[in-house]
Amino acid sequence: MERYARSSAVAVIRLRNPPVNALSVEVLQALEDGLKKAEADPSVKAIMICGENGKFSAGADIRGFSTPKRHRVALGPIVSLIESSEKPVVAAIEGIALGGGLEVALGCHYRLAHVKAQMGLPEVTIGLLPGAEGTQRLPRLIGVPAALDMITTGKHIPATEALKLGLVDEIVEENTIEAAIRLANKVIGQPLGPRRLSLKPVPKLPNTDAFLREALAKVKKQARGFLAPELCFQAVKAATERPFAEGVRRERELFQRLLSSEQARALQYAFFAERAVSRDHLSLAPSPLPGTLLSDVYIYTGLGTMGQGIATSLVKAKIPVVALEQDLEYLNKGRKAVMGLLEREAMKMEGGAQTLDFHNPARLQFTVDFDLLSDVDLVIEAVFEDMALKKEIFHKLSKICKPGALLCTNTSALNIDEIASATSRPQQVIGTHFFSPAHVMRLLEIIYGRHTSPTAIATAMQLAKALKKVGVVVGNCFGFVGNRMMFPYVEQAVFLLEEGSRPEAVDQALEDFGFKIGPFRMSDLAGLDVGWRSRKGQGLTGPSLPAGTAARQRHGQRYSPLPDLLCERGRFGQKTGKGWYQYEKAGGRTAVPDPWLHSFLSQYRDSHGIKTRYIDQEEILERCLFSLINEGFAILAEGIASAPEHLDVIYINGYGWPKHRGGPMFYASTVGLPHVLAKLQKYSEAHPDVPKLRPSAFLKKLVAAGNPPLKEWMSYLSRQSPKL
Ligand SMILES: CCCCCCCCCCCCC[C@H](O)CC(=O)SCCNC(=O)CCNC(=O)[C@H](O)C(C)(C)COP(=O)(O)OP(=O)(O)OC[C@H]1O[C@@H](n2cnc3c(N)ncnc32)[C@H](O)[C@@H]1OP(=O)(O)O
Ligand SMILES: NC(=O)c1ccc[n+]([C@@H]2O[C@H](COP(=O)([O-])OP(=O)(O)OC[C@H]3O[C@@H](n4cnc5c(N)ncnc54)[C@H](O)[C@@H]3O)[C@@H](O)[C@H]2O)c1
Repeated sequence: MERYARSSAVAVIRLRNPPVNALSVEVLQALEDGLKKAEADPSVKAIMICGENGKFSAGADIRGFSTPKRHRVALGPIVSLIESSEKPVVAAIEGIALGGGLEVALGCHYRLAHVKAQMGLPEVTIGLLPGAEGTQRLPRLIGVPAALDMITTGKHIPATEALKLGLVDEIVEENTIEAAIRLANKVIGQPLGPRRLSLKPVPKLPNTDAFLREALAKVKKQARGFLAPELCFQAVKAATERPFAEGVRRERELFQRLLSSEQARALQYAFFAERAVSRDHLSLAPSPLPGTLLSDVYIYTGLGTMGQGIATSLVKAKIPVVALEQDLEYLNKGRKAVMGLLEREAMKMEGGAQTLDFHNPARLQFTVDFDLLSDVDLVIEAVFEDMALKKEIFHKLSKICKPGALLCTNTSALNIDEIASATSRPQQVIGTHFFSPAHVMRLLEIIYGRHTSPTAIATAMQLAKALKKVGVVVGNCFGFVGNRMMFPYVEQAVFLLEEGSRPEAVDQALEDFGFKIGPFRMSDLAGLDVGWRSRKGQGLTGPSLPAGTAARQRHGQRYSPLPDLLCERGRFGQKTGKGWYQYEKAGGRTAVPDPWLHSFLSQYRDSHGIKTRYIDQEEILERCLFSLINEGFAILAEGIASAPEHLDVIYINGYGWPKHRGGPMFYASTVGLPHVLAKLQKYSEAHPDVPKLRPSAFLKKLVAAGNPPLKEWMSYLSRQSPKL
């Protein structure tokens, strides 16, 4: 506790725990001590709580949830202590007030926020619920619908919205602390009863039951096996049904259930994994970084599906863009699409189109003139996935671009070294693999080649940060990390169809597991022709396939021609209205099981002498997921990625892996490596011609070492890439 000024009647309690003033056991103890001291001091007439360094608090220290001493201090009773104070307590909210931080503010009698502050109860995103009486106070303050929305989604809201909701009493543009002191002085002596949220009734709705029924249905639909949102709902519901103290008891019960859940552990692991992955590689940055990423001009080539999203993403980050296409027809098509995307993005933002200023040619220009690239600092190439074309473009870029310019390729699988070989500056060539839609998806897979410099890697990481994406640095191999792990997963999905399953059964199993979309619906969405072109390029199908090649064998391994057969029949997925499913029309979105496909599969099995069998959900999950995980172990052993956390961050942010399962490698650690190994051995014996089911040597080594925790896996490998 300190005084604002020597003779001030306002005691100041400052939450201090850099960088985000997380509420550790020590901070909580200090808060309690400060409150008691202020309460006991007759010269103190009011109290102001604020945070150090312009941040109120990011809430409870998440690391504390997994430490044994966690039960010694509780935040709820401290919030109650604040509220029951006989002296007015004012929260001065700067920067952030999240989770337990906001709950502390809810205990205060008055809340004043800086206009740029953000508030929220994001506990649900780490598998928890607000456990310091927030689920009981917030509905009393802002009503059930708004409270339910904040608590079940975990979204952060800006101060302006908080003011509209009644979450804060006042917002200020200048010095928040001084304004809070003024407010504290003003309210000295005023009655506190009406300011104590625990004493207020929950505002009534015209039809609470119907509202809650609908809200629960919505929460359940979105949660897909994720427990926290539903328990958040139950806690808020308790506020509508019970007196405050009983509601708090219910909140505590539900909080404890979540605290000990595997899902909370997975989400908290994912929270720290994401931050560690970004930190690792940013530390490679030389000081100062080359270029000032936000003010220099960036350009990219190709305004197709990916280029459109990449351009949108750059403009949104206020990075000037020059967009190049091969001819005017493509350029005009691309321009129209980008403008449409930007209009839509601007509508979601405060300030709209003016904020993005994308009609300004200094921010975004379109051209077919390659020479305009001579002065740019960074190029992102996103032309067709064709090695000859990429090499031709990189050769040209190498000649035209200024010496320091970084040359990035958005290839999804091709060899970075081969692309770099077409330039005179391979140290400045790097893969920046965006995910579709590029202005939405958070992942940026950053692939370094043999000659890529640490500066280039650090700059690409900086770019990811500027675009508010998660950059993950990986080594160069076919498909890199994400797609390479995806190949065996998709391969198993198709093999399962050959053996007797249906697309809808496979998709259902994986969607029930928590994937946003199953492999067949995904394939229909992305277009079956994309993979077909790639397989033709690899000589696996099409005219370059040697005559007499067995239909279901390539290079001595099992191969399924099913996707090729669909493409030969013009079934490219949503774009043609038919693929693994049928759609209402070409470009339709609603996948409906297709009787034609079912009978096609039967005929296919008959013609290849395959006996149809029933395949249960367990087998679908094990074969798809464990083959993907197995590839992950091979990737780690080869030094393509530096830790299992990197693979998990890639899968959560780029492939729709359910975050509450922590990513594929974390998931493997939770089911146990011996179990994964035993299943792979079983399936590999049943399918000896499928190499991707053969357990990786690294997995076997870890099992032999006694199934060590994920954090220790990498210590069982001797070789690590010098660049990771
Ligand atoms: C209370 C004592 C502990 C044990 C007692 C258990 C008994 C039960 C008590 C029940 C009480 C329940 C209280 C409450 O309801 C529960 C909670 O409050 S849970 C926490 C809720 N808060 C969040 O989820 C916020 C998470 N953080 C963020 O969203 C972001 O970090 C940010 C705050 C918006 C800042 O974003 P950025 O500026 O981008 O910065 P970084 O994300 O890179 O973060 C910087 C740095 O800070 C670390 N960090 C951030 N938040 C926390 C946190 N809440 N606890 C611990 N550490 C945090 C982050 O990891 C970074 O560090 P690095 O990983 O890089 O070392
Ligand atoms: N589509 C995806 O989901 C996805 C995801 C990640 C990565 N990628 C990769 O991104 C790249 C682009 O894929 P896409 O799906 O956007 O392709 P696309 O076919 O939609 O677009 C490619 C664009 O490149 C343009 N182009 C071709 N030659 C050019 C040249 N010489 N100069 C300038 N522009 C030229 C074409 O006109 C076209 O607009 C590929 O390497 C692909 O593998 C695609």
